[in-house]
Amino acid sequence: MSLKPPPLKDDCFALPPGVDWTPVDEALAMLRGRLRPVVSSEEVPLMQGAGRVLARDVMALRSNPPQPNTAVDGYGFAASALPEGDAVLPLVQGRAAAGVPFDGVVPEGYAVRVLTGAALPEGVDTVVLDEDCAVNATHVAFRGGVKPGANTRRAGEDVAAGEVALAKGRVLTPADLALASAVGHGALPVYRRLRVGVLSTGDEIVAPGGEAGAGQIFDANRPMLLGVLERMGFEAVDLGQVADDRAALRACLDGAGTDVVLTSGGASAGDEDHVSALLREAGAMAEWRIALKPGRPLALGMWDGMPVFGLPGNPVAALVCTLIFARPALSLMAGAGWVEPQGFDVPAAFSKRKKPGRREYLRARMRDGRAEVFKSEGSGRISGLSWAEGLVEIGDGAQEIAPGDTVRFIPYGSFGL
Ligand SMILES: Nc1nc2c(c(=O)[nH]1)N[C@H]1C(S)=C(S)[C@@H](COP(=O)(O)OP(=O)(O)OC[C@H]3O[C@@H](n4cnc5c(N)ncnc54)[C@H](O)[C@@H]3O)O[C@H]1N2
Ligand code: MOO
Repeated sequence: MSLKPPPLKDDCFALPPGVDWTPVDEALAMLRGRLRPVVSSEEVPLMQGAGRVLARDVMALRSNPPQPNTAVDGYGFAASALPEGDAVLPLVQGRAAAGVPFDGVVPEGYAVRVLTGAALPEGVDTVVLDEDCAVNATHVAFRGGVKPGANTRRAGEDVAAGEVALAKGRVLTPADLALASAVGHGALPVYRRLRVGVLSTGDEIVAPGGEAGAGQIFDANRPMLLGVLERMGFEAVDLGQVADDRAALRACLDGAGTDVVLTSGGASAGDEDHVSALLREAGAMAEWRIALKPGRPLALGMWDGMPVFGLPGNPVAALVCTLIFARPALSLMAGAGWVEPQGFDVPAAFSKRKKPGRREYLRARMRDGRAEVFKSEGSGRISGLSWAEGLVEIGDGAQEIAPGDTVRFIPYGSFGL
């Protein structure tokens, strides 16, 4: 028998005969269509709401501002009683300060001392700035031309009572907490945080800081993925590591107690790729070969109703798959809906020629208004992930990029990092 070798391609992205690669957008659409929110809701004190997902629309219980008030320190009066040209108005006794309103009515033709944030006293609809005034014990004088309503804020001009201030599904930012408090809330309805387990697989993996023998490597993926999930607002659960052993892997998934698990390593179809083999056994939702670099093998399965993302072991591929696939999926499961990262079209500071048929993500950062990319595309070069401040996305078609050409830069921040 003669064993005939196939032609040498030395390109692990070359399409094996008869194998269809799933384009990134198609894989994303499938994922989006198959997952559902899985979290119940609860109420948290507003002060602890940052990063949580709103479980209901939040209505304004009160307007912001709640009453008409002055935006500056100065003097208030009724614009209708101003003379033509320069004004010299008699002052009433007393003043209006934030939280300490003026007690009384300001008669037409009079002015009253007002401080920033004070409710406008009855009879006042316009304020002139301190800096524009000359004042003595009894009068205030200022030039003509002050516009009616100047330097005042209308009640509800920001948000009116009864309006939706924050919509269900929103991931609460610090600014959202300011708004929710301003419109009268002290507690907020949020979803329970999605519990996401992180598991590293492989005989060669040693826990950070452990004893590594020859041929062993320290676990880079687990600390990275746990950190990524925390930053994204999920409850990250450290499931540790398991060797390339199907029974151990099975036991770990059985005992995970999480809503979803991210594993890394063993995702492709090699002799020791137990994650994909086990998920296949369990009736994998899909075992994908994605037209993506880096991050081609992605095993997706349901383990007793719990989605498992079998990420590739190479750390760069593991992170790219997490940002591109796991993040929108987890966001949907967490009640925040499907999310797409905001990218920016910027000039390239690099050259690159790319083959058609796959999407590529390059480790990148912005310098002097241009996107520069890491010196190597090696999928195990962790230092490049650390060097980078985002990714450059290069579309599925063939491309020849020269310095100055427009490319799409997605900062890590756009992925919630
Ligand atoms: N003959 C082929 N070999 C490979 C192909 C291919 O098409 N043909 N694809 C390559 C690509 S692309 C990737 S990505 C990897 C995917 O492999 P697995 O997901 O099965 O992962 P492993 O083989 O277990 O590990 C790959 C690599 O990553 C290291 N690793 C794993 N876990 C960690 C961790 N927690 N921290 C740091 N590094 C980790 C592992 O030691 C390997 O070096 O397959 C290629 N091979
Ligand atoms: O794409 Mo592998 O997924 O290069 O590291």
